Amino acid sequence: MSHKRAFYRTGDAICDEIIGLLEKFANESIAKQNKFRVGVSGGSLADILCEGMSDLRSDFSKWQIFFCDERVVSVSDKESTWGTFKRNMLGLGDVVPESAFIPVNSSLDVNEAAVDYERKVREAFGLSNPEEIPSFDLLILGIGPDGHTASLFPGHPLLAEKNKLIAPIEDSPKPPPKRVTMTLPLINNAKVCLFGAQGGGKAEMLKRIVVDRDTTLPATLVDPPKGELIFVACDEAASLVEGDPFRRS
Ligand SMILES: O=C1O[C@H](COP(=O)(O)O)[C@@H](O)[C@H](O)[C@H]1O
Repeated sequence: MSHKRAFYRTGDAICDEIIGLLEKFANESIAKQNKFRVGVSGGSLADILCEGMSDLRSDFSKWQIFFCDERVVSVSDKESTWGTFKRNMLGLGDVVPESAFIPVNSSLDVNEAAVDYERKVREAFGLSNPEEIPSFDLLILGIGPDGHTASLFPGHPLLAEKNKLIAPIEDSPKPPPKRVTMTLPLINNAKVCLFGAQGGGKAEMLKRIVVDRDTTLPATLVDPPKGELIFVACDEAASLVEGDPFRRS
């Protein structure tokens, strides 16, 4: 279990809280180490980030934005997470420069795309020792209807991956089937893992993750031993969670 865990309930929407925390962690990292390395997710979280990031105040020249997972499809495909950010955020007042993003090269075969992305991650952290695992300042993660997070799915052999930081997956149960994803060793070495849950559709899974601690669910396996674990949930998503599930009695 991670030492620092927090659960925030936010009323109707999670966007303001997620953006507030993103701004806080970014500006703290920049003050401390003059850079901020964050991983973002697709699906509902990508839409929330695109909506809120223009309100965020930070020195984006110090940001490096990676992808916790990506669907290996053309950038113009609506399933592409990088494509979603490009279409919905870049150009809107040029708040975040395109150069801040480090996208997966989806023109490569899925196996090559994973190797290439792992190289980019290692390069960004200046790690020459292949044994060393980078420590992201923040990973923003979603919760799928089956408890998946990034592209780590229940019962999938990738949950046992120990060596790769970024892995290919060719049989994702949720389409599209070909994806690349951060693995648990990389995710769990982050300084902060922040889950966002918006809407009643997340209620049952959120309870199984934060109350039952159901370890068949990939999202429950995210618990950085040296980092912080934070859940931000709207009232509907948190409707099956009583009080603060992390309060020490
Ligand atoms: O396929 C994916 O699903 C999860 C959850 O998405 P959501 O729309 O149900 O919030 C997402 O976090 C992941 O990045 C994505 O590739």
